[in-house]
Amino acid sequence: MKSIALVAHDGKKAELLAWVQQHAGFFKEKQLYATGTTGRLISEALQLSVHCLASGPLGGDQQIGALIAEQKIDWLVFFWDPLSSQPHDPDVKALIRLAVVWNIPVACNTATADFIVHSTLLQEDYQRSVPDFAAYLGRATG
Ligand SMILES: O=C(CO)COP(=O)(O)O
Repeated sequence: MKSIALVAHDGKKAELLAWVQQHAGFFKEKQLYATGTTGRLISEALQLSVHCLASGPLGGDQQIGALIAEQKIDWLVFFWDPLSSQPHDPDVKALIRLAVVWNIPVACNTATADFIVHSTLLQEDYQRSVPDFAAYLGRATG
């Protein structure tokens, strides 16, 4: 889970910022992409390096979709706003569609996003510990 795309609609930006801040340590080691305004807010508020694409309504969602199709994104965090309509709704739908087509995890709320962070940390821990365990087994069985 090295490369993560972060996107939030205006009504969800504060929630995304707070959530990224809560997991700041996790995000420091990741390659981050974001739609324009979301990315600018994250990089300014949290001093994280973010590849900022165009703003969502100006094509940013489509750019992230293209990166997914090029298999450059491992995980999409997309806090879309279920309580407001978006002028670029077809782009929003297309982005979510491509994430499903390419079978990457998509988190649309903090509950799911937390789940994926915890699962990723466990997986990374496991991958770090398995070589030691294999070496131990090799020694133990001669
Ligand atoms: O509109 C968006 C996603 O559909 C987000 O775009 P911004 O990050 O530029 O606000």
